[in-house]
Amino acid sequence: MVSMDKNPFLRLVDVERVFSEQGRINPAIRGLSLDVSEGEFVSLVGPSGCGKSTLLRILQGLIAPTSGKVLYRDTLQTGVNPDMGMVFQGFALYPWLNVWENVSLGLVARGVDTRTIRKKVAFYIDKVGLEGYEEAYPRELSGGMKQRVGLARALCIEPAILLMDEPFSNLDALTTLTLRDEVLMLWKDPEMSVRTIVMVTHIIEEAILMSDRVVVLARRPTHVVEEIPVDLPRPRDRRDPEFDRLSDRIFSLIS
Ligand SMILES: Nc1ncnc2c1ncn2[C@@H]1O[C@H](COP(=O)(O)OP(=O)(O)OP(=O)(O)O)[C@@H](O)[C@H]1O
Repeated sequence: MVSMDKNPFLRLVDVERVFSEQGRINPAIRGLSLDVSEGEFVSLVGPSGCGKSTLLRILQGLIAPTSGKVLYRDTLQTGVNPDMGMVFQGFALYPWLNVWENVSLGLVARGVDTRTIRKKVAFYIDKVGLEGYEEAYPRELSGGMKQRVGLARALCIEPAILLMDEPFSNLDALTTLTLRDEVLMLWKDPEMSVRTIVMVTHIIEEAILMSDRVVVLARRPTHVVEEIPVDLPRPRDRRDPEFDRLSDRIFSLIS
């Protein structure tokens, strides 16, 4: 079932995206419609290679849909949405820049003045617990610290929406647990601009632990198979019987 709000915050309408590969036309996404409300944490799960990352790129405006449309605050999105920050699976840090410089990148690109950059970079480095590491280079950091840099860089531009593409899948189990909690804390932190999060994950447990709604995507060409609200109280308990019920349901839809 696909729910449609009257005044959606973020809306995809009948989105199709086709790629041409070795002279062949291959649809990656077809007939995908989805609403995201302001303040929501939505997870996208689906089979490997179904088009989850492509969907995030379409949401951000990095690539255009072949047909269909993306609406943000009731306005047709035609280019990159400046209200969105992205966190990547592989961190996407520049190895020749230190932590401070990596975090400041988005602000520099937007032509923000040096004083404001200094203030904001210090604030967000502090928020993600990287104070003292400003001069360190990515090669000197653990995976968890690299992803903290990725988070600070995304938050620094003060977006309304945070997009995360498998943000924890390159991290060890303990770091993943810590960072998941920290992302949830940042989401609820009144000092943060981000109110809405859309996360791609292939870990069903992660989707249920973190989100308000899990959107299950079909195999390529992908579309929404089902939207599953997660009404469990927070912080979520993996041992809650409802957790297993949701997990089984999502698993059966994907496999
Ligand atoms: N720039 C491109 N050119 C051609 N094909 C592409 C391009 N980007 C993505 N595709 C194809 O579109 C499909 C969806 O890719 P995408 O990376 O969005 O899937 P995914 O669900 O994020 O994958 P994974 O689960 O492996 O992370 C794949 O078959 C991929 O080969």
